[in-house]
Amino acid sequence: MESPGIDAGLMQWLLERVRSGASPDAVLAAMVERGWDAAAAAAALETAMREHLAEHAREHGLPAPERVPCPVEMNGASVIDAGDRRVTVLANMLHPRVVVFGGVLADDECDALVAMGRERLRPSPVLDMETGVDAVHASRTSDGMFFRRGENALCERIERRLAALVDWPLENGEGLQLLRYGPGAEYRPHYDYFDPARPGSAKTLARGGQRVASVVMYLNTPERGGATTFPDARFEVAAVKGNAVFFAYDRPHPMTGSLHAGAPVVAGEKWVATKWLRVGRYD
Ligand SMILES: O=C(O)CCC(=O)C(=O)O
Ligand SMILES: [Fe+2]
Repeated sequence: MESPGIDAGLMQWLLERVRSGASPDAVLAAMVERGWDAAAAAAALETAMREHLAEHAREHGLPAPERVPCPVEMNGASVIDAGDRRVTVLANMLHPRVVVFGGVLADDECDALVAMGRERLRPSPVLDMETGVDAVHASRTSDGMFFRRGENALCERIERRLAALVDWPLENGEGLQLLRYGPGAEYRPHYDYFDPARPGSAKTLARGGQRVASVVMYLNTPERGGATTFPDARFEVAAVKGNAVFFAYDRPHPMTGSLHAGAPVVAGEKWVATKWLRVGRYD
């Protein structure tokens, strides 16, 4: 793959440096020293990195990585301006890619989402990736419903806020999903991406492409249990009203470590709103 302005010689030079483990900053500095404009150097390096990753994926029989939202850098800001609200960063992990946010929603916004959706709840289905049919399954014992994107002023406000928070186009988001877990209910370990090799995924993939990230917002604080768990990382996020967990997966593969679950609610109930982000426009 070549981009305008990057010839084969330069690509090779960049790839050699990337493969030898030089830091992006060091490569950029070397390019600027050779007379490159900083922005053009960064663009060329990004192209080289992309080619390097695609080649690695081909060699290992893996799906090629997609761009994913990157809400915060490591050791970056502790507070993010999400447009109409300042959100705190409580934890930030690179692998699996997980960010825990504090105060994404106000208490009254959580209560309003629950009030608006509760009459429309139905047993949550699981997509059968062989047949493409949604069906109720023992692995998922919550009740749920979907708001259409922009269905009402509150959904629209939250969608706008999330788009600003994770820096991802609003149009690439699915509508908010509301879930209620009663005592003992859970969502067993699963991936949120669609398996491209299975025939039942084709229909949903045709609309917006692959999912690349999820944001699970906690609408109440369960009495006990109901954490969101990441078994590969032996990590869990406690469900606290108004907080949210973001996680990203750059390809539909377990190597992302994005296996996660809604652990059983031990006492009380648990309400969440989930936002899934697609790689492309979800219309
Ligand atoms: O309830 C949770 O903590 C996780 C929800 C989830 O995994 C999902 O909605 O896909
Ligand atoms: Fe999930």
